[in-house]
Amino acid sequence: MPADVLRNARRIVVKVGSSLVTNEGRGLDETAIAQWCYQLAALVRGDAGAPREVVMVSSGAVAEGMKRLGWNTRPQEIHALQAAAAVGQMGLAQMYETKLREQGLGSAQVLLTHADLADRERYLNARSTLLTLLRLGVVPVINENDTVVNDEIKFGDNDTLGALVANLLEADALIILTDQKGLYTADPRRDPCAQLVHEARAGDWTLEAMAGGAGSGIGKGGMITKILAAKRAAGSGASTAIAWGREPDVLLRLARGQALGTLLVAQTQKKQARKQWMADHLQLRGSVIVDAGAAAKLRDEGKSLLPIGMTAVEGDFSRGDVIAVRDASGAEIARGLANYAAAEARMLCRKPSSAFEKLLGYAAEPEMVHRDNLVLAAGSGS
Ligand SMILES: Nc1ncnc2c1ncn2[C@@H]1O[C@H](COP(=O)(O)OP(=O)(O)O)[C@@H](O)[C@H]1O
Ligand SMILES: N[C@@H](CCC(=O)OP(=O)(O)O)C(=O)O
Repeated sequence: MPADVLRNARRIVVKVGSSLVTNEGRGLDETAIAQWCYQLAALVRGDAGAPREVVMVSSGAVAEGMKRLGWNTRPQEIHALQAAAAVGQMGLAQMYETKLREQGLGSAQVLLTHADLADRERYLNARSTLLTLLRLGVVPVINENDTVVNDEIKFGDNDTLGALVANLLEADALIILTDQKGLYTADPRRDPCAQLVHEARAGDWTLEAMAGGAGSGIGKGGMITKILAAKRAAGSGASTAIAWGREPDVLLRLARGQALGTLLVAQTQKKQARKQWMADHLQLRGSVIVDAGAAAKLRDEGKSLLPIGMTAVEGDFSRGDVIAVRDASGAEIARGLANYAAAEARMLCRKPSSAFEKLLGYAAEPEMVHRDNLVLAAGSGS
């Protein structure tokens, strides 16, 4: 069954590390990037089973920037690293844009910080934008926004970012491509007897003892960040594969269910994981009261909550906060993330989405709570 994890994955986040992207710091590896873009296009077209949605998380900005600035050694000064990232990111974006376009795919640059994803409003905005890009058939190419943060550039790694993106989009799988064949029982650069781990449970603490730091001097995280990323991705139900980025057709073969590299299998189902996440992380900030028709749509048909079915709004909440959805008697039907703040929600009660733009001065989501962000209360349906 583990092989099915990738074969059945419909939404896949692929992360590639700096050492691969920049050929160990020698400069953007055009052939390798072209190869991944070819495979991404094949995945989108459905050449490896059902069509997939793909998101690319690519490192390499600092390494490429250093090359372009003629620096041979990684500077200590944080602002110099940030400057290098800003220079290098131009090259990265340009290269992915060109190679994806050659495959007939549109691309979009998205720069994110961990703080963006911890802030509920920005979290929802990032999620809506990325989902819109996927609906448009455009491949988001994501990196850290190194200009505005410096903790990540110092310690950071894009493995964590890959996992956060997998959480954000509830991806089915995270594929981390690196310069080794997968996770070994010890760092293979140091221990020639190290054995490849083919499969394990994501979050298995014994894996952490196997991982050493980065081996290349170009990448930052090493294996430990990949193992922790797999654990984090499993929190929203995504399994992680760690594989060698230069393995021929690596993405296609993984997506066909071939055993390559290391598979770290998530133990929780996506739906269950989402419920847990909402229960653990978020406090209730308010409620909306809905009529019987809306209650039935939520309970029986698994639909989103539209403002037309809302009769009242209680409390003071912001976009991205968790609210309860209650029926006229006050019984809780569901909880979910509000797309609109309380003041706006009050204006939208009983209104069709065609009226939103006039009322608010802008047009956003037609739903008050999207069904993907909604968890039914126990005894209220599926
Ligand atoms: N147990 C392990 N198995 C495989 N690689 C390991 C292990 N422990 C440490 N490493 C090192 O991690 C490196 C990959 O991490 P890193 O250099 O950060 O790559 P990337 O840029 O792909 O994120 C490998 O080159 C290897 O030397
Ligand atoms: N965001 C930065 C640093 C990321 C980084 O070193 O990550 P990785 O190579 O994945 O361990 C960059 O693009 O250079």
